[in-house]
Amino acid sequence: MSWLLPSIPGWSRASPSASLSSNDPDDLDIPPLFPLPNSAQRSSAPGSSSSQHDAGGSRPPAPTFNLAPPSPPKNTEDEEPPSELNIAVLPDATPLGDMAPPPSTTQRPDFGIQPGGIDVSGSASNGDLPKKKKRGKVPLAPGYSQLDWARVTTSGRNLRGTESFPIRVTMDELKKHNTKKDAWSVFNGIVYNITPYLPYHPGGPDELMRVAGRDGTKLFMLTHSWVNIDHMLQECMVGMLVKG
Ligand code: HEM
Repeated sequence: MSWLLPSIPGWSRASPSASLSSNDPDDLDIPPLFPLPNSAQRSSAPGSSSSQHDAGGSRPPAPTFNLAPPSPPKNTEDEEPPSELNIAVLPDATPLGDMAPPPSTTQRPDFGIQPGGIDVSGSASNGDLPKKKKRGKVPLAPGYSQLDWARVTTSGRNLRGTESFPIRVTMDELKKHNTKKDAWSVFNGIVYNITPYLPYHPGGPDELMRVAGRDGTKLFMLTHSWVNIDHMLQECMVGMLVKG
């Protein structure tokens, strides 16, 4: 690190407490000036002048921490009457004088995008949101709640319907299991016997039967990706889908 030292003006090992108020040009721990010496804030602050900051490369005076300059005294005679547009009128001399006023926020702009990111431009001229698709929950028969299903899965019953486990299932084999009494489906490459779960499915057995004998991953993910299928159908697992 010693090779760095010559490039740092005012290097010394002064104590931190001394540095807080020190004007010692050799003090390392002086915090950076805020505002920076060449900032607009500093140059516009009252009493600022380049003569205060020695241009010869020596350290400027310690900051005073008087960040906000006092407001200039109000001269009510020179004041412009309030604008009828109810927007701030900037004096010509300010750097923002040519900028257009911001759009009014009293009326909501109609960009066609509604909360939730649904694009209704062209579809709903009256600003109404499109009707949300009705949830497809079906009333289940008594004794077929999710709690009842949890009981079934922990009862020790063979819910797989196969003698060995796990087995390798080809697509041709999978296709054969497409009836309510014998329904297999694939989710994320794993084959499940979905027959035992049919009467417990909150979306109804018919919805579930749509994936019988085929890969149901896409439909499942589109319907309720948050459902933990691995856990729910753990005991119904038959095996893996294989090519062939
Ligand atoms: C075997 C795999 C599946 C399991 C374990 C399963 C499980 C569930 C569960 C736990 C719910 C209740 C979700 C909730 O209330 O948030 C549900 C609802 C539903 N499921 Fe499934 N499901 C499966 C496959 C499918 C498939 C393939 C479809 C086909 C479209 C489907 C359609 C539905 C529908 C329409 C609902 C009602 C959605 C709602 O309440 O908004 N499910 N399913």
